[in-house]
Amino acid sequence: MTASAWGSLLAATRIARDAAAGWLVVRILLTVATGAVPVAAAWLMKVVLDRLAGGGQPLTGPVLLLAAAGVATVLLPELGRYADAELQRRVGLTARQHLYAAVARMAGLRRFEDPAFHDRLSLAAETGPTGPPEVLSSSLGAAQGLITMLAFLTTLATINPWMLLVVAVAAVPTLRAELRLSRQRAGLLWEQGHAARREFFYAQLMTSVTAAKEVRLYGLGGLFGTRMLTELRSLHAGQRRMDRRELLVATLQGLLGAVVAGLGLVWAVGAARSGALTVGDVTVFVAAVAGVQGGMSTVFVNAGRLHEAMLVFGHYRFVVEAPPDLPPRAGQLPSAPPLRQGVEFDDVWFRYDDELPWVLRGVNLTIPAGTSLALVGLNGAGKSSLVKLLCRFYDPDRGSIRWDGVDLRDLPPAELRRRIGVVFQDFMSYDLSAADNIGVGDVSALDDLDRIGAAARLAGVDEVLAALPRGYDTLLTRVYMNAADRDDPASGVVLSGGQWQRVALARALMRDGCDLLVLDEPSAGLDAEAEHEIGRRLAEHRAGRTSLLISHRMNTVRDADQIVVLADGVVTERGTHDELLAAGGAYARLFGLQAAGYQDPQPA
Ligand SMILES: Nc1ncnc2c1ncn2[C@@H]1O[C@H](COP(=O)(O)OP(=O)(O)OP(=O)(O)O)[C@@H](O)[C@H]1O
Repeated sequence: MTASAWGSLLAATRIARDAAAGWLVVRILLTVATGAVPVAAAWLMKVVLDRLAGGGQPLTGPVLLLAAAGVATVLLPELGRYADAELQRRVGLTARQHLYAAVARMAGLRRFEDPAFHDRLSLAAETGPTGPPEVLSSSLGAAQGLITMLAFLTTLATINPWMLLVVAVAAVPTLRAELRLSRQRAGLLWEQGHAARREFFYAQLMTSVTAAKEVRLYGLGGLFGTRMLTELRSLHAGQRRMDRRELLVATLQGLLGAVVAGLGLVWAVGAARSGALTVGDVTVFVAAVAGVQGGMSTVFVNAGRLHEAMLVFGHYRFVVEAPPDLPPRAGQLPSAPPLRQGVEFDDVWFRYDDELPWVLRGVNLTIPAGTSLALVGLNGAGKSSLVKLLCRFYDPDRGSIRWDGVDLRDLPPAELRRRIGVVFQDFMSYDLSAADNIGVGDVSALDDLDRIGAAARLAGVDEVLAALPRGYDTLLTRVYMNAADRDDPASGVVLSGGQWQRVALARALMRDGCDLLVLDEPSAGLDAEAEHEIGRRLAEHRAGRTSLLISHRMNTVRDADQIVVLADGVVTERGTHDELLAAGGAYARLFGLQAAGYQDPQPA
């Protein structure tokens, strides 16, 4: 085994020790017993047969022991299976816990957006938690086979050392073939990872509610179906090749085993005839040859399983053992102070990857505490990226962002985020109740229906939610409906896009006391009336508070204390609505375009 394989085995054992030390010990004891009992049974059988043939010696003891060995042979594997299943469940639970704790510890977004890391993360999430228990289970399975094999080999050595040599020589090609097979199996698993995920992706697309509209409108079912089947066929072709190799190896292995066993039997019968072996010796010899072969095959099967489990576990370890993505700097403050002066972007440069173009190229911007700032700019100007930097999902490549003069890198991300309420442009619609969908904005107030109601009122969605069949307890999804409540309309509802937008706004407003409210396109899905009404309420709410508003709807930004235009990665204009109109720059042009769009064309 390589160093990394030992590392995986040690890591899996550590998880098992923490998760279920008692069951681990039970499983190890059962492994040893299950491996040793067939050998004990063979020797007892020899004793019984020899005493029967010889006569005179007491038989009761060996017969009773033989019967006990028979019972143990039946019971031990069953107990082993039970212990294994329990160990797998417990270790799997702890492994899952460690995996998701590690995912939650990733404070930034870079890892999630790095394709190589994300690939590993998806694999770890899909199959990773089964890695540690599987590593243990297959190692113990292999150990059990090894114990049986070694014990029978010793037996063979005592009866006929030459036979030991024959069995050992016959095992060499099998061992080599099995090792090769196991490497090929592991390689196939890795090679097919991408194809398997693409196949899963197409299959999901064709059954997803979200994609159903476009799939039908554009008639994509056939295209995606064909692509899915192509992926599946290529997966099958690889598996078929592997199965054929395995069949060939198993057949050759079986034939070789039969030849060795046959030769052994011929020799043993001859030796018994000549009086060199007793009848008992022949029995134990035949059992030993079969036992060595059986043990060897158990070792090989489990070694193959172990190889696959190690591969899966490798992805798991890669994620769980990854260093922090936003490591704390020396002298980091324990918490983020309340915002008294403001937030300052100082020559901030940022790009998503070294290979990608710069998104921000030296942004200088101040959001003074207690004021509202609106950020406008064309699509792709970098407005949402700026918000993500403000939440410290990424660190700037150059320059700094300061919270009351403290660099964000000197604040714990979770503490900083506690002080910020955000409606993201691509907000989440959770398959949860209406109350939960709003309450998750402040988990400590998840059960505070008064605060949830107040946030919903401010976001203009209270009436809609209160009128739902089960009010705020109504599920905002129909995905959980089962056969029993399929006819009950109260069990789940589907909201409109604009209603969801208001729910997301209410979620951010749950952080009523937060120091900074960020609204990224909060009115994108709202009708004109709602936009006006909610805009007015939000303006009142934001008065005297620190807020950042991003919007393409110029009428919603005009009342901000300061408006900033972002273009080509830098701030190109700043001022009040009137100042920017008077300046006649990009803002004035955008405002003019939108205003003109609402007016009838002048008759010629
Ligand atoms: N996760 C990402 N990875 C790589 N590039 C990204 C990512 N997110 C955004 N970009 C790129 O960064 C640039 C700025 O995007 P951003 O979303 O910040 O613009 P925006 O001003 O908010 O645009 P819009 O008005 O369309 O919402 C775009 O060119 C976009 O393609």
